[in-house]
Amino acid sequence: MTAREIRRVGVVGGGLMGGGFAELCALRGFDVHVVASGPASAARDHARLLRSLEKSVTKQKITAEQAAAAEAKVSFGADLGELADRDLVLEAVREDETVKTAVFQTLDKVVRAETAVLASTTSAIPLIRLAKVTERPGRVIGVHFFNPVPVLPLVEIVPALLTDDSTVEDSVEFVTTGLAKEVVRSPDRAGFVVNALLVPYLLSAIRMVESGFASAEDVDRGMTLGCAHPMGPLRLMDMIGLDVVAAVGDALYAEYHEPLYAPPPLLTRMVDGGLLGRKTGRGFYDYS
Ligand SMILES: CCCCCCCC(=O)CC(=O)SCCNC(=O)CCNC(=O)[C@H](O)C(C)(C)COP(=O)(O)OP(=O)(O)OC[C@H]1O[C@@H](n2cnc3c(N)ncnc32)[C@H](O)[C@@H]1OP(=O)(O)O
Ligand SMILES: NC(=O)C1=CN([C@@H]2O[C@H](COP(=O)(O)OP(=O)(O)OC[C@H]3O[C@@H](n4cnc5c(N)ncnc54)[C@H](O)[C@@H]3O)[C@@H](O)[C@H]2O)C=CC1
Repeated sequence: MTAREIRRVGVVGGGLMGGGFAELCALRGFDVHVVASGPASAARDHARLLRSLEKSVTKQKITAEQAAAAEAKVSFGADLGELADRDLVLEAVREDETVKTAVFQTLDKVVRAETAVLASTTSAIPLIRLAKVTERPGRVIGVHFFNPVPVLPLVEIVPALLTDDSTVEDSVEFVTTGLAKEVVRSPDRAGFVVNALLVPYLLSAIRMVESGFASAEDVDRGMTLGCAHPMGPLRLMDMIGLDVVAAVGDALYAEYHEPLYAPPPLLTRMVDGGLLGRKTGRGFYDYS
């Protein structure tokens, strides 16, 4: 069986991941519609996409014509009903199971084609729980991108227990041929392959800072200069968003009961205090 063609793509949530995905799809020539949580968010997401395309033109990564063509491919709205004609929808709202299941229930009602792929870029929520709130669990799958989406080449493909083989095939074809990314397949276990390894490392870095063992700067210098990582763990978490880091740590701890996955108190307090990293201007570092 050959993969079904995906031409019209939908995105729910135009934040860090959804926005990056929309930009990538548009640059690769797909028709993209992004649904935000409200009109004000949609306007912000649209403005961010334009800034990002402009930056790519200034850096001579793309031409002004390519940026204009990509811009013309993307539209923004605030109603999930606008995704009715999509061949694939990527859910990229915040890492909260209640919010995500509500989105999947609505997508199941509004996305017309029974053959459309309903995908989530969740980092750690079991895909089976999102699949089970729909009437078409066979078409639900995890398509987990890495941040920044336009830059990092990996996508984890995560079929749930009830995902059809054709859904896996369609998703792999879209990601590899359509978006020119590399795929790693993972079972539906919290953290998949990469985060199951990354989370203990990142949370251990917080514990080092929390206990006074080393400063954030020294931990980051150690890993960039000593291990050639592109950025240290504290700066990376500021980029990911500390709310996402805490939610993913919680999900892994709930699944495995392994203390290395448990969010340290400093992380929880920072999230309580709105110190979420780059997106709020302050995390382990100050961005104001
Ligand atoms: C408990 C933990 C739980 C975690 C759970 C949530 C997380 C997940 O589920 C999965 C994840 O995504 S984990 C995070 C994975 N990401 C990384 O590890 C990023 C590591 N850092 C980097 O790759 C570079 O520092 C980076 C590319 C960011 C920046 O590179 P540089 O420092 O060299 O800076 P630039 O020279 O400005 O950029 C290099 C090239 O990348 C382009 N770029 C950067 N940011 C971009 C963005 N946001 N969108 C589009 N393009 C972007 C930049 O333009 C440049 O390209 P060239 O000009 O062609 O070189
Ligand atoms: N931040 C990261 O580095 C990575 C995050 N992820 C996953 O991607 C997902 C999104 O994360 P981020 O982009 O970081 O979050 P974010 O907070 O940057 O973006 C979430 C967006 O969804 C919007 N939103 C919330 N509820 C909505 C609704 N009901 N309808 C429409 N839009 C809604 C918010 O307004 C926001 O713009 C999460 O599941 C996260 O685990 C996956 C890989 C990396």
